[in-house]
Amino acid sequence: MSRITECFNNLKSQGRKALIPYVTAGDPDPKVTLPLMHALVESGADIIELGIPFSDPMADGPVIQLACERALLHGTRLTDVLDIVAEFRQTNQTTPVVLMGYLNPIEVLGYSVFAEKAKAVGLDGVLTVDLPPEEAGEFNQLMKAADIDVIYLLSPTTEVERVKLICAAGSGYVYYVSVKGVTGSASLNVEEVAEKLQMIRQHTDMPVGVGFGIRDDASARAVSEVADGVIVGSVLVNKIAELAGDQDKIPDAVAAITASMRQAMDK
Ligand SMILES: O=P(O)(O)OC[C@@H](O)[C@@H](O)c1c[nH]c2ccccc12
Repeated sequence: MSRITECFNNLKSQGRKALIPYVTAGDPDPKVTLPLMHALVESGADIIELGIPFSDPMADGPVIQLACERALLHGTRLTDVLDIVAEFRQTNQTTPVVLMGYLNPIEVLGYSVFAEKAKAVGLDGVLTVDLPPEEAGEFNQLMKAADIDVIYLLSPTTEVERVKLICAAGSGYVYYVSVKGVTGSASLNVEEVAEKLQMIRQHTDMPVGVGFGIRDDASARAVSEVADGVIVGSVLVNKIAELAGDQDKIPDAVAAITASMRQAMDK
């Protein structure tokens, strides 16, 4: 069983939901990412989504665009991100790590080299925003052979037929994008999300994570009541930006936000 599936199963047996923070690897400096990942786990994160910095992140709003720019300024590349995962695994063998990003850097490295390295460092999942399942045959096969889950996005506009296709192609969990638009969007409507999740659950037994627009304890809690996982990105990345000139403070300050969300979700 994959580390991701095991994580969701464990949570389910405790009646709890997954808290899944997103941070961009290498933001604002590669040295910060590892301590930040550990601090997130200590604060109650169940899975870590680690962004691969990319020059043209078209699904991202300004907050994560700037995070990519900061990370790229230090030359953080996909192989560096994989090295960070390897380092994380030296002391943490239980928390799943999902790489999150765009296909280009993976294509440049080569699918099979990526699959091999990803397995070697102990990566658990990968989500590529711009690889639709229709075109993911070879990629999926290589990831499957490497025991790495391929996570797909569903959005408010995804039609039932595509929901079926996407759920059949993915593994680990599916990521429901709560609002139309880019990351860091305005607040989400939990009732609409709940309705959509009901439809999605008719087509899959996989856990469903919800992201986009979760920005405080109240929204984290509300989403945790209807979803299996709560994905939080821009509010954390915003805090990283604020403290870019005082990097030692980043892990604790970001973990304080997730700790508070965790408490709200577990109440
Ligand atoms: O930033 P938000 O609104 O909290 O949403 C999470 C999101 O940032 C994270 O999952 C993510 C970062 N980059 C992405 C690109 C596409 C989809 C999702 C993402």
